[in-house]
Amino acid sequence: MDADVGSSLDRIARELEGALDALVHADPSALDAVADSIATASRIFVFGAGRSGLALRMTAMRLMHLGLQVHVAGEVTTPAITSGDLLLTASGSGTTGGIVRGAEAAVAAGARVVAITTDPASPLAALAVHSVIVPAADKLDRSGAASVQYAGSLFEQVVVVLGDALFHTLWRRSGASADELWPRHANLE
Ligand SMILES: O=C([C@H](O)CO)[C@H](O)[C@H](O)COP(=O)(O)O
Repeated sequence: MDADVGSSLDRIARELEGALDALVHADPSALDAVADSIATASRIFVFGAGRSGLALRMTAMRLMHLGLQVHVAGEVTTPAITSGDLLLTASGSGTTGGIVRGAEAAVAAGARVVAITTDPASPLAALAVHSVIVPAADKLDRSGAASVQYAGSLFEQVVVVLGDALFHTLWRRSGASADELWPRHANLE
């Protein structure tokens, strides 16, 4: 099954479409609340481990293109989070130690936390003002019920696309043209 790349691509595309469709129809206002939280935060910090963190780094770049102040937790230039800031986290399991501790530290500092996770009952979701619950497998789910892909792949794909949807919404709201955003793109690459 799925032993050729075309079949695998088809499978992944169908899983992703199903997960995004479910996400949109589950609670659209919750997604807009996340966009509003990003728009109104003093600064946005993103924090995720492994592939979840890589997915959030893509979103961080786009939010920077919008002109927002964005930091990636763990980078040497990342300052302290404080009141008025937003910590945008992604953790399929919602239990990854460093991310949960980071969210606890953010809350203690007076910042707000958004959690993208598969588990509404997770410790990460409990710390968040807004949780986006992704209908996907977490990395230890071997049942194949939510996804046949390896580990948390479907979750991580959704994080990338959701990040692009948040960016797209905020960009359209801003009224800025692509040409106005483009000068912020890295010129040291
Ligand atoms: O890198 C990861 C792994 O390859 C799962 O597919 C995870 O993103 C990483 O281990 C963090 O896990 P979660 O916090 O549960 O997303």
